[in-house]
Amino acid sequence: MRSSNYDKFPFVPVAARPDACQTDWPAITEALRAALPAAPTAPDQPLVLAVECYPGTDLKQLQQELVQALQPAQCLVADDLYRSPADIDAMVAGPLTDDPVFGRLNGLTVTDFFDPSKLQAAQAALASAAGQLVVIVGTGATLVCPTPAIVVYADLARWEIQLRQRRNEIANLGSDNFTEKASLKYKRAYFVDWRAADRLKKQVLPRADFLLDTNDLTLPKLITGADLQAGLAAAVRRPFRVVPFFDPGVWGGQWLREVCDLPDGPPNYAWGFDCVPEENSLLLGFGDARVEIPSIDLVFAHPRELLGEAVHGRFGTEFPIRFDFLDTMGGGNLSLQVHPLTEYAFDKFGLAYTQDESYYMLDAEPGAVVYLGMKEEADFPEMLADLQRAQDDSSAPFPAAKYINEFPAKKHDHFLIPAGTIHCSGANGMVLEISATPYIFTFKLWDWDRLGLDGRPRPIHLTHGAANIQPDRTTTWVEQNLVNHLEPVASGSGWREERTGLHEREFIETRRHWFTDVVPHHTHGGVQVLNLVQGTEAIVESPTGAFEPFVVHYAETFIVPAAVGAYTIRPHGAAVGTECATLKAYVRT
Ligand SMILES: O=P(O)(O)OC[C@H]1O[C@](O)(CO)[C@@H](O)[C@@H]1O
Repeated sequence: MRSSNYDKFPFVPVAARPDACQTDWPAITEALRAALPAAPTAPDQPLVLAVECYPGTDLKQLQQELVQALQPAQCLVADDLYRSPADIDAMVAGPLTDDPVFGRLNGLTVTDFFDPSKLQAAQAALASAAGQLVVIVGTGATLVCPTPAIVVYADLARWEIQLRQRRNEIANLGSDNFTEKASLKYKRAYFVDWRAADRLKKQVLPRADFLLDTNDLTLPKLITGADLQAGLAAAVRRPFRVVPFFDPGVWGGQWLREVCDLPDGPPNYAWGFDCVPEENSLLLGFGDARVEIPSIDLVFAHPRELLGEAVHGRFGTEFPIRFDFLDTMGGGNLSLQVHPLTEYAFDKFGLAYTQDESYYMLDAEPGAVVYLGMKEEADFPEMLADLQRAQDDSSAPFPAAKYINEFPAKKHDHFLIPAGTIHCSGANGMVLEISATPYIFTFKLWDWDRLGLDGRPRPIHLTHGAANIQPDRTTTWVEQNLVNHLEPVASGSGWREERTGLHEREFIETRRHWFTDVVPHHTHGGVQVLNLVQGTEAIVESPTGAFEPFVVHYAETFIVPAAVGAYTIRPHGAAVGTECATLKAYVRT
């Protein structure tokens, strides 16, 4: 049994006044009252406090606290000025499509949710409150009044939103679909709500006077916009970690529970997401208080310093590298699957780049395998017919062994999975996935004749799959190109560096360093993501003292912003005298 030193709540310390963070409603509303000017700038205008809310924020609670404490002449809720749920359902139907998992990325904005006549009427009514305090809350509050006296941005982490969706506490933006299946609410948020809200956030967050964190409804937190900016500026100049989250699944295992010290409740943990900045959070530390913001805020605020010029130029404000865990230790096989080719991902889903992947084996039990590519002699049309038959006839399970290679998987093996390659991790493996960021574009081909956690079969996408599987990726090609494609690169005193991937069709380069002493690293102007894949503890340092030494533990993923430049890593604590290893990923430019 391994004892855990995995930090589940990493944070970026921010140098600020000890009382920078207000941590209850009375203190929060008092800080807002104190910040309000005595009168509006123009005498014929109201004094507006706008709370721009990320979708999923508890508006009732917010409204109640603000009204009770500030006693405004009016309190408007932006969502009341939206078009009807039926109109909005019709508006999003095109981009959402009928598919249970995939939609199409689109250009909808929060403005599109408003009913123009309701909005106009509300804005006219605002004029009648000249000289008085008006509070506006909701997604689009700053569209109702574009020039408020005070702007508060109430942000919310995507994981918290997903949990609220699962508990039927929230509906999608402008919808009343509280009880719809959680997977459908997630899909709608992914393709519509979050995209629209992020477009508005990019405009509003930089000018927000305050940031309100209501991820924990019992412990709201408020910091000033200036302190938020100080926190973001601190994060982008040093190595940091985002806050991991973990989720059970039908094939999930027990390794994450032990190594990451996760609670007993769920039967297993399948996924651990510890570097998907689109969905993870960043904790900013103000004294003892921790303010949780979506880590994508850092990408939006500092794309050039974080990503570097070339990566920002190519990917815009997206963080293109994803690290996550897939735990099947004591669990089952993932679905046999394939991801879309680049052109298919663009044409069907509007993706700018596709879901290229790789599996780095953090651990494996004897007998573990990775399914990868087709067998030399396999007949493609016959395989598709068998996949279809397996769906139609439960007495004809798909004979995977007839068509698909099974490669033994050992600790530290690296399997490369360019889109179009049929694959899945088998049972009893612990995968660190090092991949391009998209991660919901999985065409399941065969789910081993089992039901999902909700007791229903998980959606299968054979037509999409058939259009993307590359049948020429057979045994020899896969062995030569995708399995442990290792190459020594460099070495020094107490360390050596190897290239482990990814395949040339994938834009990510991965390097593994084995070390017992100090390893010199450099970002060379591009963001880097690393994981300590061997050793209990290592320390990341700046040769010039530009950032505070940063300790990482086994299996922790950390991000080194492009702006960091030179840094070193060496064994630390109990790992001194032992051989450690990091796996580093960056975008080839
Ligand atoms: O579809 P399954 O069987 O849950 O597989 C695991 C999933 O995790 C991913 O690897 C993303 O992390 C997807 O590609 C895949 O859908």
